[in-house]
Parts: sequence; structure tokens; C-alpha cells
Amino acid sequence: MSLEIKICGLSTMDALLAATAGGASHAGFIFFAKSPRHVTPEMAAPLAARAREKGVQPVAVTVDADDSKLDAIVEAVQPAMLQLHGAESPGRVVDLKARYGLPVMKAFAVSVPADLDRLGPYAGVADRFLLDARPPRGSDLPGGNGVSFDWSLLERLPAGTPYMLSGGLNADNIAEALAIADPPGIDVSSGVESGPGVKDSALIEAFLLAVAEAQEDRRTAAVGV
Ligand SMILES: O=C(O)c1ccccc1N[C@@H]1O[C@H](COP(=O)(O)O)[C@@H](O)[C@H]1O
Repeated sequence: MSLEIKICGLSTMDALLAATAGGASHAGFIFFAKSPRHVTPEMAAPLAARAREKGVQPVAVTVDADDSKLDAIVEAVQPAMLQLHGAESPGRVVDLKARYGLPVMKAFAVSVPADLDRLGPYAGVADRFLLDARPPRGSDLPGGNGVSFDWSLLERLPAGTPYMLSGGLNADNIAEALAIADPPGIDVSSGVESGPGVKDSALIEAFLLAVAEAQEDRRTAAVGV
């Protein structure tokens, strides 16, 4: 399976097109008012439409959103997947999957081995997991803080766990992250920004290039060339 790559927190067409041109598989839009990356459904709709045209899956990122907020997002944006980045229960995930008929990626903060035990009740309920760093104390944001965690903790995950690795990824550390965790997907936001919420097309290109180079190096090493 090829590595899935989500560029998250997009709010401009330039940045979206840098992501689609560079080989991203998913484009994330943040519907969380406290975030510097916050977009309204009306702002995200044309970006998501262009992503779809380019074969890239739009992802709606929400934090404990209620049904009326999600209804508006789903209707305007037509996401391919919902990312739930709050304290949504397994029952809430079941309800949302039934209500919208969309796959759900449930986010978890990881800082110690026991954090991975919290995935258990969601196994077979959420379609995949997003494994992010624990937010720094005092942060208003449950994600998008640009901090990473000890990727070696992920050795404990059962083989085949569907997840995206996130938290503090950037062009300089992505090769190491892939080597240590070997995730099926990756997700980046702050690491491709020139300032909080300001996506930088050159940094998006550099990140995607670094991913491609790291994958090529890993393939070469695997065949012993
Ligand atoms: O990015 C945000 O502002 C955000 C707000 C609320 C929930 C999730 C958010 N972002 C998610 O966190 C990951 C990791 O971000 P970073 O690369 O460490 O900055 C990001 O990709 C989003 O999925």
C-alpha cells in the first residue's frame, strides 16, 4: 500500500494546489474557531471541490462538533472523511458514521505507552486513527501544535492498525519518523507553515519531496542496492 499523506489546515487555493501537485492524498480543513487554520464551510467548499478534481480526498477536521455544525460542513464541503479531534466516544463515532455514511478518523494524543490502550474501544468502530502528540500545557488546540512524540511507542500497535502519524512532522524529521514508525499514513500542518495558520507552498513542496526521497531511500535499502 502506498503511503497516505495528508496536508492539513489548508485555507488557500495556492497551498491546496501545492499539496495536490506534490502528491498529497488527503487535504485537511479545520473547522475549529480557536485554530489559526479555522475555515468556514463556505471557505472550504471550493478548496475541497478542487481537491476532489485533482483526486485528493478532502477531510473535515472537527472537535466535539454537534450535529448541526457537522450537517453544514458535510453539505457544503462533501468531505471524503471526518476527522474527530475531540473527546468523541465510540458511540458518537457509530452515530456519525450512520448519519453521514462517511469514514471516520479518530484522533488520539500519545505521550506514554498507556495512551495507546485508549484505542481499544474504537477498534472496528473508527475506520482509522490519527496519532498526534499531547498538546503542550495551556494550548487552546487539541492538534496543530507542531510538537512530536516518541515515535518508538508505536511499536506496541497491533500489526495492520490503520492510522496516520501526526504531530510536529516536517521536511527535516519525516525520514526519521518513517524509519522508526513505518506508518501507513502521515499528516502535517505546522511543519509546512511560515507562521501560525500561514501555509507556505514552498514548505509543502519541500515536505512532499522529503517524503518521496525518504521512501526511495527505504526502497533502495530494502533491496540492498
Ligand atoms: O491544526 C489545527 O489547528 C487543529 C485544530 C484542532 C484540531 C486539530 C488540528 N490539527 C491537527 O493536528 C495535526 C498535527 O498538527 P501539527 O503538524 O503538529 O501542527 C494536524 O495535521 C491536524 O490533523
